[in-house]
Amino acid sequence: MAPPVLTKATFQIQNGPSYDGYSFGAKASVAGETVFTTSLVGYPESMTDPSYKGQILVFTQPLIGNYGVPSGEARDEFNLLKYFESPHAHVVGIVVAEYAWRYSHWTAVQSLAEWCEKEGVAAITGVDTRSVVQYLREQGSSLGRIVVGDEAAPEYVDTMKSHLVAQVSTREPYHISNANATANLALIDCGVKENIVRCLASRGANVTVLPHDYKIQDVADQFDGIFISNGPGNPTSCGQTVENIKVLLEDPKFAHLPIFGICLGHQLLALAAGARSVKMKYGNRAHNIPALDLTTGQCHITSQNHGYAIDAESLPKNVFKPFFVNLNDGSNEGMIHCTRPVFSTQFHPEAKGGPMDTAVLFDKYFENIAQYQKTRDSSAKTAVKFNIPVQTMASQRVL
Ligand SMILES: NC(=O)CC[C@H](N)C(=O)O
Repeated sequence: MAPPVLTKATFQIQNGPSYDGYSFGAKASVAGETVFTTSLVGYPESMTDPSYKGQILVFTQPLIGNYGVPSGEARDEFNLLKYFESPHAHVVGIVVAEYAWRYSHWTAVQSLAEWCEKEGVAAITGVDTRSVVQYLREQGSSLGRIVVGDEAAPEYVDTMKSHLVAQVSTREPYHISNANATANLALIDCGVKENIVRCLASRGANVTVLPHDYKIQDVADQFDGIFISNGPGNPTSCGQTVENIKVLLEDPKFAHLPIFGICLGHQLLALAAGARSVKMKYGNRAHNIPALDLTTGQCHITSQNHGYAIDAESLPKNVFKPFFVNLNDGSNEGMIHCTRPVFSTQFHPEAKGGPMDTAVLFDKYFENIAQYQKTRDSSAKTAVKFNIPVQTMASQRVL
């Protein structure tokens, strides 16, 4: 274990302050939307979460790196990545107050600096991240860049204008099998986190992961439930997915089909129902955000990572009602259909790394699935055909 070779670097915010520090990752200059997370742990999970595609992530936890980085190869019994949320880092850069190069953890196989270098992630240490966050909270999300050494500064780039989901969604359908499966689910992959697939597979599902724009309405009747995943960018750039979901919500033949959406999945479901999304001032990225369940009056602590939100006022009355509300800022945290087994959350019930308070929502989804299976023609239940050419191994996932 050796300290990284430090090169001078600068972190700059467009039309805002500039901070001098030292690069400890890839010796590459990068630009992207700058966002901050107040999570205390989980930097490998956050950095490999496809929802962070193209962003520069500022950590408010002052010491980052002290438990190293686990293996990106290790897989569980479903052939899903054990420690990462996808095979590669999706942030383009990270900003930390103090990089802790001495690391220790039983899962660690490399230092954060080594991993950032391999993954091409720019990393800067020595930045007063408290002042960065004060600036972002006042000015709102801003474009930023990390300039390493004497390299030419890259242009600022507003990644939210790109169709980021198309960059992270699987190109081909693939299949995660559970030998003891009791349900077959289709997952619309907008940039899914591995732990979401694990939460579904471990509760007894075979999961067929489909590209974001796959015509789900053509195959939905082959499945016991539909799941819509998290993902990066502006939900309004996912026009085709929204159109497809609209068919699921409107066609009476899908009236009993269970649907569950998380984060971007929630936003797309809401857009398909005719609601409106808004860009938040600086978003919610943390592991300790209180969300009130409006159906029970219970408050849960939730994990979140989003820059957009659904305007609860725009939810079509008598179709969807708000399910959860954020107790910090009053923003919408989910919705539930008035007559169908359809619900979604803005927060992450799969929450890796934690908290697990709302994992019970996966059980609720599986209750809906069991109910649906009872009402379905039993031949349809047992003779699921998967008329879709699917790869059988999760290792097909390359993004
Ligand atoms: N984690 C997510 O799915 C994020 C959703 C969306 N990209 C947002 O920023 O709001």
